[in-house]
Amino acid sequence: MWPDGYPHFCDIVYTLATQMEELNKLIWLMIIDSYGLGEELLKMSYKTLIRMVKYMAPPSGKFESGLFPHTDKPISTLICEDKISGLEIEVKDDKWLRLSNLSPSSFVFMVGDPFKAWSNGRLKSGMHRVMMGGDKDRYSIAAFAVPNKGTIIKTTKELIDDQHPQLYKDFDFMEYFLFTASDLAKRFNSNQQIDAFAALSPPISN
Ligand SMILES: O=C(O)CCC(=O)C(=O)O
Ligand SMILES: [Fe+2]
Repeated sequence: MWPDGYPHFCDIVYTLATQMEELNKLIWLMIIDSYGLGEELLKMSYKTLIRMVKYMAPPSGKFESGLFPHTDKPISTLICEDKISGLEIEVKDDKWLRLSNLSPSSFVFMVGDPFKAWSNGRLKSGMHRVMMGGDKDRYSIAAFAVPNKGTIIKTTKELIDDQHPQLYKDFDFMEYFLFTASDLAKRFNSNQQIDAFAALSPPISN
């Protein structure tokens, strides 16, 4: 396991990754349960990818972008940060809420675009970004739930009814993932890409 020759570090990262995967799964179950649905509805094979990022402090007195505004493309993401805040969530058009003073044991759960489609648009995949101010570097660890090749994202039938017509067609996760990296997708804001790729027009009532 990377990095070779640092077994203690590897053990810690492996334990953290496993626990973040467990926590992510637990949150999925809580969401499914809150809709009165059974856990089999979100059974899929996926991998948890861990990304550790160091965001450099900006030049003195500057407030700079560390990560551009986006919605996440995996099913969901769990983020933890090390004391220095910077993560911001868009609460309204161009109004950003900074998540500050998170306790060291806090995790932020982000709904990704495919989860939004799975929930027939009831869960929102929020725009978020990282803005850096102050004189300290920021470290964060993100755990992304990425479905395995061949996974088809289907809207849950139980979440489709007369008041909630089906918004998205079934789609192959990997095709969507590749689409988001294409030139065509760059014409859209990150939060519009799922609609550009998979929205049914008009929505289909059951
Ligand atoms: O580092 C963070 O706090 C956010 C990371 C993030 O949003 C991402 O990698 O998609
Ligand atoms: Fe993100």
